[in-house]
Amino acid sequence: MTQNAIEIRDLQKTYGGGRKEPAKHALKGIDLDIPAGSIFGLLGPNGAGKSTMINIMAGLVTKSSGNVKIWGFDQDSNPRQSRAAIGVMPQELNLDPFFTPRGALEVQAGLYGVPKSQRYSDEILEMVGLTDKAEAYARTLSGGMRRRLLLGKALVHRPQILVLDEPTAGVDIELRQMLWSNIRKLNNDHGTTIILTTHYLEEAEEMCDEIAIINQGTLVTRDSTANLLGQIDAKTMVIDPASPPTQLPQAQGISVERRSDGTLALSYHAQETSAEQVLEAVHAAGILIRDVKTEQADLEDVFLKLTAKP
Ligand SMILES: Nc1ncnc2c1ncn2[C@@H]1O[C@H](COP(=O)(O)OP(=O)(O)OP(=O)(O)O)[C@@H](O)[C@H]1O
Repeated sequence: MTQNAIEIRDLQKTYGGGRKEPAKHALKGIDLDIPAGSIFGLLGPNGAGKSTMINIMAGLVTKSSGNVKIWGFDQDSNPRQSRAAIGVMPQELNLDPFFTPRGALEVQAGLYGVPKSQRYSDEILEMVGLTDKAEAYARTLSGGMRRRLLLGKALVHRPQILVLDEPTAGVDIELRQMLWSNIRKLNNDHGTTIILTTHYLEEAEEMCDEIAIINQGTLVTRDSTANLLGQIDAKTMVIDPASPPTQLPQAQGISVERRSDGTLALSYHAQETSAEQVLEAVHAAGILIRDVKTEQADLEDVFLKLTAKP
């Protein structure tokens, strides 16, 4: 097994531009390693270049320059092996309406040159919960079922790397949970490296070991989810006072907000102010504390900080 599932060096992409449209420099020299066996999140605002990047990895878009290795295979010198190592679940529900789920999986396996004896369509159907729809026409499937079939199609050649472009955009909670448990299982049981783009920061926070944030075609940061969250030292302590306070706590470095539920939210920076100092300010204001909790920064704060326009 290679150490990195993906190795990208100085990756650039410029879309041609037509007579009316100017050329678009969508990727401006990206360097990125994605460790084998990880669940890796690719985040960024709309138009950041996420789809361009994963489509290049998948061999669906041609890069302008740079170097991409998939599972140790250079895309230029080993196009066949690098393509065989990766499976993609696209964003659009582009299914042939006249194929049944089983038919679609078989055709896809054929396209990847998987011999009949090595196909495992029944197992895939079972995994994505489509066994009882195996013979139904794709046009009769619900949106959720189509999405699950797309996941199944990405798996026919048993890729070491699975790429998911916005896998849970617009799906209901039940389907989202099913997709996530499928994805976790692939990662746990088969060691499949998972790369996903998502707009749901909560989802990235929960699922991803590591995260890269790209903005305007440039890599802004790449770190473990825990380290990224640690970067933000803004903290909030929420005090539930035993009785309505007559005066508010006052101290340097602490800002206080009265919330509609009667609690007081005290915001501070952990590097400058300690929790002890915040509590002292509360006591100094004569407030008796009935309950206290702290609120941590979430990925959204990190994301906004890193992609904020200068
Ligand atoms: N085929 C294309 N021709 C011209 N420009 C394109 C093409 N595809 C993408 N772009 C442009 O390249 C930039 C990056 O687009 P891309 O789709 O990779 O972003 P994204 O981060 O995936 O965004 P989203 O979250 O909206 O899908 C955008 O400015 C987009 O308009």
